[in-house]
Amino acid sequence: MKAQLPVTILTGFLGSGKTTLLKRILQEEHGLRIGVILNEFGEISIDGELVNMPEAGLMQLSNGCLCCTVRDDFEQAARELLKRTEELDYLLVETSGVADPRQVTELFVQRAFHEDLRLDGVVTLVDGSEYWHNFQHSQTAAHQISSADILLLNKVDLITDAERDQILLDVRRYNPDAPCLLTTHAQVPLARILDVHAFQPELWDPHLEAEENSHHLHPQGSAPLTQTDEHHHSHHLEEDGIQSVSFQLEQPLDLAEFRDWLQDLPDTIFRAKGVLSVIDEPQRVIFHQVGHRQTLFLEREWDPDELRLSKIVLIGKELQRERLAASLNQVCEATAAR
Ligand SMILES: Nc1nc2c(ncn2[C@@H]2O[C@H](COP(=O)(O)OP(=O)(O)OP(=O)(O)O)[C@@H](O)[C@H]2O)c(=O)[nH]1
Repeated sequence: MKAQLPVTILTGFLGSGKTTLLKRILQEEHGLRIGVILNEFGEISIDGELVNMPEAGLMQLSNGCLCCTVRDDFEQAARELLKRTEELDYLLVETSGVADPRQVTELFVQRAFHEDLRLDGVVTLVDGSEYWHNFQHSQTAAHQISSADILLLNKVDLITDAERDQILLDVRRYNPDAPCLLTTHAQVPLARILDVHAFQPELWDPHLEAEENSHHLHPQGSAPLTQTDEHHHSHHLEEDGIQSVSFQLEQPLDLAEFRDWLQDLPDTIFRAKGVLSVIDEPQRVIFHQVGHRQTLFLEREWDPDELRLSKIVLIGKELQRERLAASLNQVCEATAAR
């Protein structure tokens, strides 16, 4: 009989460190041939560009959420990869930061390919620096924690010990049992998260889980969790009201102008990321913004035959595409006037 391919789901709210963990796993010397299904909420894939792995093992599902809007695409991608199970030892699924992992788990437990795939565990990254903020924005943040078989409280370098302890206490209200490891840049021994047989299908019951959650107290400043039901998966994006807008620009940008633009984005945008073509700079510039924290770094030189295109993805609430496009246009005009 053919052995089942183990699968680990990497989930966690927007910007919590999922791609950081994925890259670490792919770079480590473990000898495993790993296939990846990568789901991004924005219509342009940024993570796919950053992961830097052979196309053959990577399936990208952009512009939607794995647990609802691109659910069918996910099944198709999993089936495609299954045709090549002989070539793979492990499958990693990185969900979008707004996915409800219960719906993804269901795909493995109840769908036809559960004979071929074995869900090893759901690993949820929790962003220590944006913990309370994320709860304010999304009920899904709580579901991501309650669904975890293993929790990584990430970005502990950005919080005090007292803040960490408060978060740990709160996390336990949503998930009393899963081991919770403290990490910086998702540095965790892989033996703690891969092939650990953490998921227990016989204990899995999405309805029970929803009921338990409805009794939980809600954290500081957040809206109380509503009772979930069988239909919640198709509405969770609407409930949270999270949207994305993306831009692609051919004109190289002035980095200082762009940084100012990024810094001045409205508070309702809580995740921004992308690849930039910068004036007088032969290398690609990668930028991340989570909350108000910005990171920019040089990645690699543009290939001679590569189109030098800036790709910018913004995720948040009440996004005003026209206004954002107009302000970005001003960055382009300021660059041209230099
Ligand atoms: N200071 C600090 N930064 C971190 C840590 N982990 C990740 N980051 C940074 O946080 C930003 C977002 O990390 P990603 O790994 O892209 O997060 P993600 O969960 O994949 O993001 P989405 O796919 O957009 O939901 C990047 O700038 C990372 O370098 C950490 O432990 N400490």
